[in-house]
Amino acid sequence: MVVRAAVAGASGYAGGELLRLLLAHPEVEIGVLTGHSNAGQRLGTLQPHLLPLADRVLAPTTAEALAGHDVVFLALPHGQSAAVAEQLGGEVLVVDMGADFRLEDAADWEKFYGSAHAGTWPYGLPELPGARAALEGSKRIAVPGCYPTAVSLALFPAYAGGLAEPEAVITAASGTSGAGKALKPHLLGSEVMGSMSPYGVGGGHRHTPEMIQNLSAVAGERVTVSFTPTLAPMPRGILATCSARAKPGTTADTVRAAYEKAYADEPFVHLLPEGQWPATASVYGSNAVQIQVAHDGAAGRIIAISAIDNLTKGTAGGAVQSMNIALGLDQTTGLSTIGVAP
Ligand SMILES: NC(=O)C1=CN([C@@H]2O[C@H](COP(=O)(O)OP(=O)(O)OC[C@H]3O[C@@H](n4cnc5c(N)ncnc54)[C@H](OP(=O)(O)O)[C@@H]3O)[C@@H](O)[C@H]2O)C=CC1
Ligand SMILES: CC(=O)N[C@@H](CCC(=O)OP(=O)(O)O)C(=O)O
Repeated sequence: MVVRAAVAGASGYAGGELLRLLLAHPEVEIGVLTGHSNAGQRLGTLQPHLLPLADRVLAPTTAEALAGHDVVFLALPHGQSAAVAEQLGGEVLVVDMGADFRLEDAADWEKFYGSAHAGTWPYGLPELPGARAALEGSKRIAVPGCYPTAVSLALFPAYAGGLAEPEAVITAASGTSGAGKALKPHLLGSEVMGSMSPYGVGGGHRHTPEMIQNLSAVAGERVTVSFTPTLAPMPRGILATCSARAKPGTTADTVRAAYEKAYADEPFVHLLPEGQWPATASVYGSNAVQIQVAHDGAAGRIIAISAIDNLTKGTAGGAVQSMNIALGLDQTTGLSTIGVAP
């Protein structure tokens, strides 16, 4: 199979990571690459690590430029995907790495993103119950946000196993690439290096409704989520520490069994041996997810911790995995679970 893929937003962090993965994908031929303010530039000046594509010149992001491909990836800021996607034909597989089509509830979208809701596409987190079947053969995919990926994978087995009360408390630390490439004063090296700081505290982060959507669907009841993100002085990685009150009768053994059942056949999710804890360094540049879970009997809580690379499993790797499923390829094609150390 030769899959011709175009990438809109090739100058950004998510687009760059996607191209790194697509270069190693045996079935993909890389077609048109587009940018916005950088249209007309050589990719080599913007993504110098992508040597084989250095002489490619970015086209402007228009439906005309993106036409004629089997797959179009949209790695654009929130709210920019819908207008492009609606001009692409129904026969083209469109994979949106932005947020435009992730949420089912239009009111949630309007509250957190402040614009009209564009719609809902099959959700690109294949490990969630029911998600893989919806992706098979689909021509539209909404790639999850990076925090919801880490949090949903850490917690859904506790809800699938009926072990957790419908209230989750989450803190997650993210590397700075999660905020994209555009210049932001709070992301200057001198502000970030040697410091950790929270943001979006008190229910204000736009990924909160996405986490609620995912966990509530598994739990079969509305799960409340108190989410506190923090910025960590590292380029990549998310470490999510998630906890929920345990239902009566829950034990360390029932918790372990629920997680072993959920992840027995998932090639990207490593439920670590007991006593070993997830670390962002272990999944750097890989599509792997590390998970560990504990039952804190004294506090009556389940604690689940996950580590992902926000740019790989948290966006570009998740996009390729879901594309593979949609096209009928093995989900692991072109993706690695091998990290970079030290
Ligand atoms: N970074 C991450 O960890 C994750 C990112 N994502 C999502 O991926 C998408 C891209 O994010 P990221 O790569 O981090 O962001 P960047 O800021 O690094 O890149 C944004 C890209 O979009 C282009 N762009 C900017 N403004 C417009 C516009 N008005 N119309 C069309 N294109 C535009 C830019 O082009 P140019 O540079 O030429 O102006 C650039 O290619 C976002 O929706 C983000 O939510 C999802 C999960 C994780
Ligand atoms: C560190 C940092 O700023 N992270 C980003 C999350 C990026 C991401 O995955 O989200 P979207 O795809 O929804 O943009 C943030 O908190 O806004």
